[in-house]
Amino acid sequence: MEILRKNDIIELEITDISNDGNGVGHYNGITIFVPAVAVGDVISCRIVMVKKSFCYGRVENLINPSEDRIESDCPVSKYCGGCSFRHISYEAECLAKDKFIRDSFERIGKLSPEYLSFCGCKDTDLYRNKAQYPVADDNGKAVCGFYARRSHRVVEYTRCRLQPEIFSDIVEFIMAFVNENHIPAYNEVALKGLLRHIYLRRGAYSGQIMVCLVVTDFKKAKVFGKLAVLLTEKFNDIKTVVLNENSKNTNVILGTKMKALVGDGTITDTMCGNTISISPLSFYQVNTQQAELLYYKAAEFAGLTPDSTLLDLYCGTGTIGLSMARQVKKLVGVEVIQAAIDNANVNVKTNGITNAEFICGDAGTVAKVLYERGERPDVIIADPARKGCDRPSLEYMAKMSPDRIVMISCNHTTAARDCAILGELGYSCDKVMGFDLFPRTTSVETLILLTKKN
Ligand SMILES: C[S@@+](CC[C@H](N)C(=O)[O-])C[C@H]1O[C@@H](n2cnc3c(N)ncnc32)[C@H](O)[C@@H]1O
Repeated sequence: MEILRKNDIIELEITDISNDGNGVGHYNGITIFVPAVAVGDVISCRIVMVKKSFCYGRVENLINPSEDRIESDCPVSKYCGGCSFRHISYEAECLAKDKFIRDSFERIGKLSPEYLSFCGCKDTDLYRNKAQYPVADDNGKAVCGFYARRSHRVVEYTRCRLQPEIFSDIVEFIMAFVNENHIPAYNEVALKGLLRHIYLRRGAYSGQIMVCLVVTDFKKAKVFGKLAVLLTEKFNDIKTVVLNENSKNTNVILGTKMKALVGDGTITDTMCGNTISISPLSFYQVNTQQAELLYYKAAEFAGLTPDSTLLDLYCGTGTIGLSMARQVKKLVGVEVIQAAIDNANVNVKTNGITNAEFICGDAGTVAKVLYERGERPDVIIADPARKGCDRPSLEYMAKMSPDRIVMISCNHTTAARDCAILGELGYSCDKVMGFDLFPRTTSVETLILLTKKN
């Protein structure tokens, strides 16, 4: 077998796209991953990194472009780590994402469910209700934008096509204030400076905006009181301005301490007809309209009746359970973040729902408590974070013996693993459907129906 070396140039046909958005080609039995290519491209490829069983390459020359290719409509998509799919048609992107999901269920889960048609998104731009902009020091000037691909170098650019245009105006206003007042940006190498991130949220229906400034030290952040007032004077839709303190040397954006400068630290939005209160620390799907389609389909999978009891594990602010509460006898939600549970308890009252209980705690630990107190839900919804469910959660879900488990996951690889474990615990993986909540990026949501085996 011919061995490839760094800087070798080879002709390569791209035959697939991997989960992380890289194109895949094969050369004499060696797999080669290449960024920013399309299935069907024939390229002249420079080998840039040689690993034991695969290589990384980059396009030296496009010999024969794929029919999936389109012209990127973003001036920074080549450098930004956000969009991996601006150079291919949205149809090709949906096909790739659907294949990611099927591959995970077949290869990792060894499962053969029925695959329902992939649900693409009507709007592929301006769909996000949330943005987090890193702030950095650039030779004494505070700059704000996005991290360059696979790095923590901040590129100054705020006009992201995925986010509402008003976000750029707000960020530019904040950065002008920061530089006029010589507020030091955080330097993550020297571990110095004050302002780390600007984090914005906007209710897709309500239009209400939350501004959250992540700082290293509340005590040094008094100047932001003046900024908060100026922001609300300039932008009518800003309902709350909050500080978040994060003094740790970490990639995690938010710390745990919050301080409201304007408003009560929350905004409200509508999700599936319910009014939802949202705090900075609470999870809330970034693409509201597409999340609604996902949750409505989840309700269909759940097959609820007026006698059903429903357990919503990893419930966040309660959005999913509350969207189904009126169809069931009883709803129990479980979530580990107290701020999200506080929101859920407000949401229950605001929406006049009287049959719901929300519990703050780890899903597995609370599932065990619920099992021991004799709870036997008819349906369990599980919508875990990227790492999926842990073993105790899956075991106690199965022990409670629901007729149906509806899983929602933003990580099809851990979802496939968890469905395989649930298979060992007596559940068959019947239906799988992909939902694109994140056009132009590699992320995708998966909805799964598992039913109790006879
Ligand atoms: C993908 S979000 C889903 C939230 C909610 N279902 C929604 O759609 O808005 C996952 C949620 O799981 C919560 N979470 C993470 N680890 C947890 C754990 N061990 N136990 C309970 N909840 C957890 C997170 O805080 C987050 O709110």
